[in-house]
Amino acid sequence: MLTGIHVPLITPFDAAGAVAVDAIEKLGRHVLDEGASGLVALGTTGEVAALDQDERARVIEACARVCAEREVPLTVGVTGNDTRGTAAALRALPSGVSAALVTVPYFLRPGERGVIAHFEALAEESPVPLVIYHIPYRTGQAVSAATLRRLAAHPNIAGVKYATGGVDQDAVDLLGDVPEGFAVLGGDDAVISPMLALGAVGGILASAHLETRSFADLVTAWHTRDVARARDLGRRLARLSAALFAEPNPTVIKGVLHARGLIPTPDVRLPLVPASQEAVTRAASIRL
Ligand SMILES: O=C(O)C1=N[C@H](C(=O)O)C[C@H](O)C1
Repeated sequence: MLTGIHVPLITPFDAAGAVAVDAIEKLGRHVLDEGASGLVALGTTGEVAALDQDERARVIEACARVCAEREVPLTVGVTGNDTRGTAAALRALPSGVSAALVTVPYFLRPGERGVIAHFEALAEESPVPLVIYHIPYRTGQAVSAATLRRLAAHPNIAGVKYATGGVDQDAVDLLGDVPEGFAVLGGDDAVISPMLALGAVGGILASAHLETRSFADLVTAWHTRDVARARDLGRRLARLSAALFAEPNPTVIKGVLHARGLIPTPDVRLPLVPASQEAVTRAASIRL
């Protein structure tokens, strides 16, 4: 089961605008050294929509090298809103991938019966377990706790990255009775602490590029019932996440990582534009 903090790596670009493969490996090793339990390649944070097929393959290869070296899981984002194309992308995943983070079909709004049919069909074909990426403010599609429980019954559906923008009634319902072996991972950085308090087993969090150790400690604190430490850390980390998400993700995170010498440029690809200096300075100044 995926547990702990998994970092959805940003994709660094060099001064010429190309994917900086060395920087991916350096950053991957850095967050794993700081306590992350695994990496996620090609998430929203990795600007997957702005990468061509060849670049996507090189990002996966770089992350796979680091994960193999450290013997930790690599999850790869697979986004699509048609079942046939998404199944083909899953079948094409290279070796070295432990799980696929698959977005609820976006824009089309197929309804919950369609969501069930989509994931059950993909689960039958996928060479790796699926983690459902539920993010309705991006996809436009609701998914209830009942639907997630039904999908959890499939042996090739391993969990959900739950990112509904808050701790809603379905989160409380799902976490009140989590199906055996089904990993509920928080996907909204600012509310990771309450999600862990309710029983989430970890998170896929862009904010954890920074203060990775503290995010990992937050998981441990909730899981070992060290409530005083968990609350305190949770409050501080929520403040950091709010600053990192003050402008579209991952622009601020890239600005701070660049300011700390961890990536060669803070550049993002259009339609994202670089974060304002003010947002970067503010986020970089937050000390836990
Ligand atoms: O790429 C991801 O995975 C994440 N993306 C979210 C987003 O950009 O909305 C944020 C989350 O921290 C992880």
